Amino acid sequence: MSWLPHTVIQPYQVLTPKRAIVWAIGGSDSSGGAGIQADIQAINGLRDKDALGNQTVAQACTIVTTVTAQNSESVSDLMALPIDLLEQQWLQLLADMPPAVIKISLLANPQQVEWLAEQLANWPAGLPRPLVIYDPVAIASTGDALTAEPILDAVKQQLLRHVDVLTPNAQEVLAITGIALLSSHDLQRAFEVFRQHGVKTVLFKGGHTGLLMDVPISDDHVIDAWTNGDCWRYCASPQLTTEHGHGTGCSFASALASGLAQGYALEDAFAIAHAYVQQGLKAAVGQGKGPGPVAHLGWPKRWQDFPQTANDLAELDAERQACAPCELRLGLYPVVPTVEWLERLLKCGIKTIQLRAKDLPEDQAEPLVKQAVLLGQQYQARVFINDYWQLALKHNAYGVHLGQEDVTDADVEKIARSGVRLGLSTHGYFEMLRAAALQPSYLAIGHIFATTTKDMPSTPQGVLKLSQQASLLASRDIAGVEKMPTVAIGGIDFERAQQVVTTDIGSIAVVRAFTEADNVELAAEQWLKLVGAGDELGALHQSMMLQETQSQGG
Ligand SMILES: Cc1ncc(COP(=O)(O)OP(=O)(O)O)c(N)n1
Ligand SMILES: Cc1ncsc1CCOP(=O)(O)O
Ligand SMILES: [Mg+2]
Repeated sequence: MSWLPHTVIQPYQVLTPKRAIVWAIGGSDSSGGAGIQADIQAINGLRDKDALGNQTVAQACTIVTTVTAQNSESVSDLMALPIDLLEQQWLQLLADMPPAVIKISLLANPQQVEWLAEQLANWPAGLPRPLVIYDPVAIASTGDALTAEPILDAVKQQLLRHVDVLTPNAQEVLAITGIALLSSHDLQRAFEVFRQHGVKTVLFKGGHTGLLMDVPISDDHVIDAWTNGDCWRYCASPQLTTEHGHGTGCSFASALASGLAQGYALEDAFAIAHAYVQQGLKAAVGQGKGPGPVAHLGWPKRWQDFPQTANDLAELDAERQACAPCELRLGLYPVVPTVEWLERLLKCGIKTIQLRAKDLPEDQAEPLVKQAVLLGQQYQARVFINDYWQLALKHNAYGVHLGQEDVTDADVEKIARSGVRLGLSTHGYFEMLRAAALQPSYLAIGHIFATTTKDMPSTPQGVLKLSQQASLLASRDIAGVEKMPTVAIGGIDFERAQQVVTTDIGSIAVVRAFTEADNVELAAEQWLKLVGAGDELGALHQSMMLQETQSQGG
């Protein structure tokens, strides 16, 4: 039986656990650029620390299957290690350092494949089952065969059923399924074949894919694609022209393993691993006569190294108009259920606020939206309307806030054309990158801590992940795009807010901090002192609001 029997692995799931140990099972590359040597560098190197000292880090352990003699030009020899030595490595680690993730790469003969399949099938009942990633290394980038004997039959019949995430490139897809990846339809067909062998999810690496004929941007972009059979996730980046890419596949799968072991949701670990390889390829240099290795530069932090992410290939090509901008720092941002709350807090000097009156029929929502817009004009404040985007446009609200699911139904182009600002919710790296492509006015990052205000399908992100994403968004101007205002939301009380303000975040949104406050006016004063009211509203916007208020006799 494989990990998570009978369940579909969801892209937003955090799949792993308490300890961030990754076992890398594969071959030694004497040239140091690929194999176990690359695995260790990527797994251990993908680490980060925030201003408060919160750390994200993983530990690589290794089970060496094969020793290869290679340099940057060729593989001259290899030796498969005997099964009892593999077994000793396995038992030593199992006794002391059980893994969160097992990342498998080079297996040199059918005996090794069978042995490994048996270990996975008989995983000790008392230990949490690790997530299994298999990078089906078949052919070295130098073109020389890496296996001592053909292993494909054993892989198909015995190993694939234990695999949670398979990471093949196009050559490996062809070798295992017989399908050449020429269009997105072929990705789907190949997945079906893998699924028949028992693989749970597949992450197709686009590096060697070349053209998907029905996807125009695949002309000059690398597109990696993941699926669980129910849905797809894509990461796309401009194709790089470098001759140095030895170890790219190993490093990608190992960075993915490292991210998963550190508690990043699958789709987030996917985007981070993609960025890790992009930054490494940009810095790769040759040391020998042939192609040099991908560089290992630690946690990716530059906007330009991160992919455009999408849930649908059509999203990757879309031309988009940017939404109207709002100030970079939105400051304290209460999210309130009624117009009465809105007015009470505006009187306290709050300048960014949201009306979140959930699930009302349109005829009940409309008068509330109207009043909220008027109050915003009266108090010269940024009033966002949650959910009712059509009403927000009809009554010319300052802004509207939408969730991930809402974006599918809402007409984002129309919102952009209207000049009404748009805030979008996100719950991790992948969603944040996808939402940023829509060019909203701000991005909300949540939920940061556990909250009772709303049932959340995702896991609290914590301060470190918030800090990483806020800093990444703040790095956008270096990449030639405008900085994006950011908002942190979810479970933030006054004490936790002290941690949140140490990040690059421009605003803190809160519900219970006010709706459950003993003394609302005092709370507003203290919060405003800590977070501020945000940047001054743009002069043009202020005068427009004033004119409207005067013409309405306000
Ligand atoms: C500032 C801010 N961030 C996130 C949310 C959540 O919005 P959404 O995901 O649409 O969920 P609901 O609020 O509609 O339940 C928000 N409202 N404001
Ligand atoms: C609406 C919403 N979206 C993400 S978390 C959240 C609720 C935040 O409420 P609180 O500040 O009371 O935890
Ligand atoms: Mg909503």
